[in-house]
Amino acid sequence: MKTEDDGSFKRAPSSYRNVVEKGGKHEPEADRYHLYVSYACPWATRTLIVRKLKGLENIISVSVVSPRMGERGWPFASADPYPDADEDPFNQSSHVRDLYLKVEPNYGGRFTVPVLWDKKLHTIVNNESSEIIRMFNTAFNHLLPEEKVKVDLYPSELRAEIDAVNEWIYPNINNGVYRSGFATTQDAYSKAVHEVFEALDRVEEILNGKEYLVGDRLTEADVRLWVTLIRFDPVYVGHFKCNLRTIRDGYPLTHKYTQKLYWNNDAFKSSTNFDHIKTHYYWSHPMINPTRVVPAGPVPNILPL
Ligand SMILES: N[C@@H](CCC(=O)N[C@@H](CS)C(=O)NCC(=O)O)C(=O)O
Repeated sequence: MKTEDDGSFKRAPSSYRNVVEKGGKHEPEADRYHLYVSYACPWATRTLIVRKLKGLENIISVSVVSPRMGERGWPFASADPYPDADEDPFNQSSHVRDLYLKVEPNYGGRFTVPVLWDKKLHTIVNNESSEIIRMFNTAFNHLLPEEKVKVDLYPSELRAEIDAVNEWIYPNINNGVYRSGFATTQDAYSKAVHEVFEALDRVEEILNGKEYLVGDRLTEADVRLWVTLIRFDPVYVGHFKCNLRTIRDGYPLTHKYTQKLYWNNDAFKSSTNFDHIKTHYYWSHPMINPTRVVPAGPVPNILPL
């Protein structure tokens, strides 16, 4: 993890930006694509949630990496056995980096998850979660039952509003917590942490009298926000120093929204593994937590409704 000269953290853009589409290089077909994810990673969790919401479990297979991201990056279970972590069934990689280097031996970017892998062409289609979830939303519809085709997380009439919400939630909340946690100067931290909480205040206002962020239905804007909210009290409050308030004590409406999606919608609950989440963050950033000790609380990780 590198920071800028002023101590602030900037996330590098993703490298693979191809699409699954009819008539394209990557045709939408059953059992052709594989998703490499970490349960710890909020960006990867977006793709897991949308895969479930769209009923793509039998169409797109998944492997989960081990949560302890060390010097060689994300390991598979073959390199670092861990409960609920998998080996790589298609490439027998020991680490996620091996996938990238298999495709491009001189690859110079970051070895990130999620990775959408094409099993037929043996290559990476895309490693940008915001684009992967858009593909999952529509590209495989011809293979799905009517009730799953109808699940539309980016409906045309709400697109402008969804884009507008994503535009400030991404820098100030999703990536804002990282900007707070990875800052290496007081100024960079102060700026980032206040931006996180101002944006959370704004979310709390939006949820006043409303069930979802945009319109009156679940959209990708909710998926994108929620992956950060569910990690907030267990990890970001402590590890990333986002401790002006907790969600459970400081944001009653946002808290209820987080709980309801977790407890009432299995796509959210089954994509969440608090052990992987907590172990990953507290173990993988020794510059922030050199002892790698994982704290016990909060208990519980998410309160019952
Ligand atoms: N823009 C990417 C970001 C993915 C990302 O940063 N993933 C992190 C884990 S949360 C990662 O794999 N980091 C490994 C590294 O930077 O070496 C996306 O949204 O898909």
